[in-house]
Amino acid sequence: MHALNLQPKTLTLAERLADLAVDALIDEADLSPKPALVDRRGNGAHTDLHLGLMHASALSLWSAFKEMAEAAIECGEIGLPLREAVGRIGREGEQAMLATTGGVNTHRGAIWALGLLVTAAALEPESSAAGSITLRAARLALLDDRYAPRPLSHGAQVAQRYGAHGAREEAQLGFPSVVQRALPQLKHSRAAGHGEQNARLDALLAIMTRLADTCVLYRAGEAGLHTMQHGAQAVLDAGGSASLAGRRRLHELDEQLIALNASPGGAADLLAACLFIDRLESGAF
Ligand SMILES: CC(C)(COP(=O)(O)OP(=O)(O)OC[C@H]1O[C@@H](n2cnc3c(N)ncnc32)[C@H](O)[C@@H]1O)[C@@H](O)C(=O)NCCC(=O)NCCS
Ligand SMILES: Nc1ncnc2c1ncn2[C@@H]1O[C@H](COP(=O)(O)OP(=O)(O)OP(=O)(O)O)[C@@H](O)[C@H]1O
Repeated sequence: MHALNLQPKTLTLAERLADLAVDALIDEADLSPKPALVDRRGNGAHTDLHLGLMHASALSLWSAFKEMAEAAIECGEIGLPLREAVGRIGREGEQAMLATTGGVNTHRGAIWALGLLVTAAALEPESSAAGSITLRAARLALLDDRYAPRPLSHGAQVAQRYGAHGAREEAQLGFPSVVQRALPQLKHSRAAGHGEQNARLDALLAIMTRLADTCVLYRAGEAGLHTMQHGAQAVLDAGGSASLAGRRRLHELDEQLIALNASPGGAADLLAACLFIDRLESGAF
């Protein structure tokens, strides 16, 4: 008779997907040096965020991701019942996040993106190619949740002012930033022997080159967005995060974005989405 049962617990599919989503969020937060974002070095352009808060927030979302996967398994198909179940669970997850962080928005965009992807993965676990998962996630995102509140969010204000497409449209289009930019860049930089952390930084930069990040637009307008997109492209053109010239450009971009108070939070969420899909695709799950 043992006081401790050290037998590994057999996890359910929903629990494994929730583990994977939380891992992706923690890996995103820890990745350093990210321009103007919270990372191991500091708080970037944020006064109300820090790494410990990002970790606590990520862990607080585990139950919401598990419940989304369970809802997918129970519903078994894409339709309004699943969309509305996932919307309700996402809003509850957001409350759990806010209770953990004392009201600070650490992961709103990530709940949306990873929530849809966890749901999509649970619907058909054998069909884990990036294109298939993101297509199912897009079909869910296109359904209208009758119970979703329509607040004048930062994203909504920026959409009115600049006509920018934000988190909702990115999902409805099947996460083009992830499928067309981040995942190919991640694989390219890995194949070039740049090392895992540099490959992930390059994937983040690839997202930043094109994204209409509504966090940046809200905080720093079109000038901030232009600085983000061109600066990210300059790092990649200089050889990426693994090269000395690329590192210099990355450091400049970090300083420029912090001076503009322009934090690419949407790009960070999409990097987490990329890491989640990459693990699913690699079969490490
Ligand atoms: C769709 C969401 C993200 C709201 O978007 P909106 O742009 O109106 O809000 P907000 O300004 O709060 O931005 C949300 C976050 O998205 C991220 N983001 C910003 N720009 C982008 C972009 N171009 N692409 C992807 N993500 C982005 C940022 O992290 C930002 O903080 C979401 O919060 C929502 O509607 N939730 C309702 C509950 C629900 O249905 N949940 C489903 C769970 S799967
Ligand atoms: N490592 C990270 N550092 C900072 N933000 C991140 C990081 N990872 C993800 N994010 C995303 O960035 C968003 C936070 O950005 P921001 O602080 O601009 O949001 P806000 O509360 O809407 O705006 P503000 O702080 O300007 O009032 C979150 O929704 C989160 O999903």
